[in-house]
Amino acid sequence: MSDTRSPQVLPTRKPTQHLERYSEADVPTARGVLRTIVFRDKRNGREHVALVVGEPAGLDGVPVRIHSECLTSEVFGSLKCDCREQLDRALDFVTQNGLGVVLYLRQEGRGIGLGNKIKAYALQSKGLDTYEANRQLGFADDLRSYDVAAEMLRSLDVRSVDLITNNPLKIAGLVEEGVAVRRRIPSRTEHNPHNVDYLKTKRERTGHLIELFAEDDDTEAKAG
Ligand SMILES: Nc1nc2c(ncn2[C@@H]2O[C@H](COP(=O)(O)OP(=O)(O)OP(=O)(O)O)[C@@H](O)[C@H]2O)c(=O)[nH]1
Ligand SMILES: [Zn+2]
Repeated sequence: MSDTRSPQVLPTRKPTQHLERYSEADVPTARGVLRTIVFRDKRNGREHVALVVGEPAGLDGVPVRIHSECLTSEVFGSLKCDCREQLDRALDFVTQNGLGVVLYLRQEGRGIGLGNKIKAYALQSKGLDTYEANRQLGFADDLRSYDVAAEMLRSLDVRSVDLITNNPLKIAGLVEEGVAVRRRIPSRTEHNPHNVDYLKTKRERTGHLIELFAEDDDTEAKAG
């Protein structure tokens, strides 16, 4: 099942105010109605989305997925990563649970943007891994920040989260922004011949908590 963690509530930064809560409506989907709230970043016009199920305001331990945009897998069906499946599983989880939030952040390609991600893919086809390719293009491993996610959770009045993720750096980044993370819910997906190296690289380079093979611990339930 899920890891249990003590709540981590040690904000080290002053809360930011980059977002305008711009619009919201109920959107019907095959999984049920998603309350869809759009936040605009006043610095750059980027529109981030909160998909809300149930009434998370004032609650502790709200299941939350903070998902970074991945056009190639989510729209075009690319098999090079597992982002689409992670998004699907998270939406399954919150809708079946009747309570939860999926934050969809416009941080394509870990923040380098679509065009640069495709440049990185071209380098990967010559043998570089995802992080080496980023560095060859002059980028750090991961340009994402979690101040926006923290602001959205504050706006929704979520008191603490059960975060659906495999990425320990994401938990640390959120805690740094003042979000109370009560525990982690693993985000498990299937691997395929196209994404297995990408998943292994995440596990080796940034400590993603991913069980890939039969010899790995297989007792955790899928987050979906
Ligand atoms: N720069 C770069 N970004 C990639 C690549 N493959 C996928 N991405 C992006 O990576 C982001 C997803 O981040 P991941 O590191 O896979 O996962 P995570 O969000 O940190 O961790 P989880 O919460 O466990 O999913 C998406 O924005 C993808 O577009 C790649 O080869 N290069
Ligand atoms: Zn992806």
